[in-house]
Amino acid sequence: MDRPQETSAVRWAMLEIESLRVAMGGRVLLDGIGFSLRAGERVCLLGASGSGKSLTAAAITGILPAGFHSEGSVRVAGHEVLRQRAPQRPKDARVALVSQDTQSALNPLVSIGAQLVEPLRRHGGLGREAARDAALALLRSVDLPATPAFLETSPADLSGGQRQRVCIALALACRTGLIVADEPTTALDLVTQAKVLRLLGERTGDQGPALLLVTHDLSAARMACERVLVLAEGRIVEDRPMDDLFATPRHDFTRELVACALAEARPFAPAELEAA
Ligand SMILES: Nc1ncnc2c1ncn2[C@@H]1O[C@H](COP(=O)(O)OP(=O)(O)OP(=O)(O)O)[C@@H](O)[C@H]1O
Repeated sequence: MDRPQETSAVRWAMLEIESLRVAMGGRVLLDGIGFSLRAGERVCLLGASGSGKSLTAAAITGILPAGFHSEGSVRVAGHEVLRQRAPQRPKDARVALVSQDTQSALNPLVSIGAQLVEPLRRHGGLGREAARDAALALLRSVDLPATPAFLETSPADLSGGQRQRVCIALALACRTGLIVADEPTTALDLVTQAKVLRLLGERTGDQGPALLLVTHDLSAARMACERVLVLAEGRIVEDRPMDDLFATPRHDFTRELVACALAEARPFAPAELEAA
């Protein structure tokens, strides 16, 4: 998407959240959430199970389930979207979602090619042949075979890691300025996780869409993001550059996470990554 001209001092905000509060049946689940993402920034939303990560992601992507009461402000590319469902949002305020459940995200009855071509035609305005060429280019960009035979493949014939790469390609095909990835690698083995996270980091950022990576795994976050928001009991308790967070974690939860991440740290050998 086109970005307004940026000055060197101030970069345009892709996502701005202020005083976000979400409640269900009188129970406040998110309170006073506020943060913003610059165009092309890669940020991780980190928190323990039940801290409110998925609800925050749902408020941003426009899929909060019925029955939740929301207040505050969520602006995407300058548009207020908090109470707008995903399909009703203005074109440049759409947010692509990559989720953990690739089986549900992809239709098993429709070939990979047809699923990629559809958003390229709808959101990119491409004709049939141009969309097919763009689909092949997207497959190449996520390290999948860019061949006519692969376009005809069914999602059921792919591994979990390959399906997640297709889902990343689909998110890129929607040409949004922001991708929210909610625990995108939880279902994958450790080596495939590392490859998919690096890919997600490489395909977003300065030359692509901004990324909000939702995870409970600090080691995973470090592979794709340069800034971390820590969520605890429905509130943001830290908002720091990744390296600062590792050097001086402030919140108790963050200190525990950093200790675990450093204890587990084991660089993947290139041969392991190639083999996955
Ligand atoms: N449909 C729902 N009805 C009632 N409460 C809900 C619902 N969905 C989430 N909650 C509550 O909201 C809080 C935050 O849930 P959320 O799913 O955002 O947490 P999370 O950080 O994503 O956790 P996890 O990592 O386990 O997915 C939790 O206390 C949860 O029980």
